[in-house]
Amino acid sequence: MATTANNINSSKAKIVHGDSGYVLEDVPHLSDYIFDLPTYSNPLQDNPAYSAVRQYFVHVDDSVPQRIVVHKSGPRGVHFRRAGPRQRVYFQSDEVHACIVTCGGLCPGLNTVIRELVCGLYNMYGVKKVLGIEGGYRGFYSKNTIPLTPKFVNDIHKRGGTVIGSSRGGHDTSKIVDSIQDRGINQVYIIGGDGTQKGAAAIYEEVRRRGLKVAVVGIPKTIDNDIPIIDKTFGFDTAVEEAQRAINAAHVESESMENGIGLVKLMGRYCGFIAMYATLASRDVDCCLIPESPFYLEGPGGLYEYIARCLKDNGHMVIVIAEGAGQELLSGSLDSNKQDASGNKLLQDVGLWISQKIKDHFSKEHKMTINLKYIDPTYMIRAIPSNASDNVYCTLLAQSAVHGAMAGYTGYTSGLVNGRQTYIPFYRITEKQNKVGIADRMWARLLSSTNQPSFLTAKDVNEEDTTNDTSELNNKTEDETPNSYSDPPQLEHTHFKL
Ligand SMILES: Nc1ncnc2c1ncn2[C@@H]1O[C@H](COP(=O)(O)OP(=O)(O)OP(=O)(O)O)[C@@H](O)[C@H]1O
Ligand SMILES: O=P(O)(O)OC[C@H]1O[C@](O)(CO)[C@@H](O)[C@@H]1O
Ligand SMILES: [Mg+2]
Repeated sequence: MATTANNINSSKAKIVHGDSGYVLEDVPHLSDYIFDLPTYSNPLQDNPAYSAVRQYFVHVDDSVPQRIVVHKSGPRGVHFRRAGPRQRVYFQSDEVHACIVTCGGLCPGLNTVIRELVCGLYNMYGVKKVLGIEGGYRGFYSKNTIPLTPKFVNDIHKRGGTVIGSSRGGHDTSKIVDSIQDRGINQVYIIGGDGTQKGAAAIYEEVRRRGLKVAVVGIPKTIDNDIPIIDKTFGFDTAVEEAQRAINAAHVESESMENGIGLVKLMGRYCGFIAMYATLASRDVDCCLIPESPFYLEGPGGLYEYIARCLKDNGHMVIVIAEGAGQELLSGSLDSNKQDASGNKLLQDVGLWISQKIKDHFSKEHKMTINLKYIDPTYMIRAIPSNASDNVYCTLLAQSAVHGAMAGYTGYTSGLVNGRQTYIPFYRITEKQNKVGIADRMWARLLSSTNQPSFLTAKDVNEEDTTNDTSELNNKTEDETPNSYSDPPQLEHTHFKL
């Protein structure tokens, strides 16, 4: 019988220091707070699909650097534990009772992740009890569960949405953990965005406080791509690809009319990744507006002046705007304090607003009739099945998540860092949102591709440099300040030579 540690309430960050400035930001393990847990040999070693693979098991010391651009004299910097199967596991196959929940907005690939979690548990580890929690967090205590088998999930990856449903709001930590305990669930797979991962961290803390042998695992999901540390979220590529169809339509419409303007609004509540990548991919876009880069309409260097120039030079133009862009310009005109059930700010429709502003300006100031076509493919880019590369990505994420839980790790998000699967502690995922760095090279590439004005003065760029920690926020670009590292709260430093 395993015994529980006295310090079950202490969920301090596990930081391990090594030579030459090496830092491992490790993830919690069930054995941190439950002592004497029995271990078992990993059933994968008898699995014909894996037994032939040399070095199939991940070495206990394998870790992945957060930053791969380094200077010769710089410290080795922060690393995360490499994901993958371990030789010893902390659950027997018939002991595992797993559940899967999806929360927040839809995203291409949700069903693929569900499918691969179920198939990974069944086929790799011989687990037979997997439950789907219906309708997001609130489903733990107010809805039915759905038994998930490989047969049930067989072709769900071909469909958009999530077969187990999702919701916003309704996170009640103690009711959720009561439900986990009552049902005898011991592996919880939670798929969702920044809000969901915060909820997962709260569940992990409560599970640990109660001393339960329950692995709590997050899988990052959001088409906005606003989750820090990881290379990108699944479904993002699919969304960018689907956005091309709307941009193409906007281009065809605008090209075919005198003074044609095609305006496309894309998702991105707080960040402009979808708009930026869709613009870079398309080449038909003349102006991309994102929340991180404030813009203005009137006067020299403003949007109206740029539109007038594009129409004069080319006769038409295409504008892509992220839904969160320019909200500060609209906020005076409408009630800006509304929130959704999760507490996310409800945005004004910047697409409709800017369409009207442009039409009014050109009819009044230039006595010109503008042919403006506003295309809003908002939900179309996220309600579709994932494309081929996202499907592969979802499979790797799900399998990594399963390997970690079986190996006894908990309190982590499974994520891709510099092309390698890793386990990242929840606090690193939830501490900030990822944003486009407008002082970074990727945004500069976009500006040089569209030739649009930056709408910025040198002073704005300097301020952005100091207020926005771009070294952290832009792990997705090559423009990183190598190995800068600031300690998270509550550190437990273990000096350790590796
Ligand atoms: N700080 C928090 N603590 C606990 N639960 C939270 C927290 N923030 C959000 N949640 C819960 O997480 C779930 C999803 O949150 P939210 O609606 O913000 O979506 P998300 O996970 O951020 O995904 P996306 O932004 O891609 O739609 C909701 O059920 C919400 O109640
Ligand atoms: O209308 P819903 O379902 O709340 O979702 C809209 C939001 O979800 C997201 O896709 C992800 O957070 C945002 O870009 C968007 O504002
Ligand atoms: Mg979110």
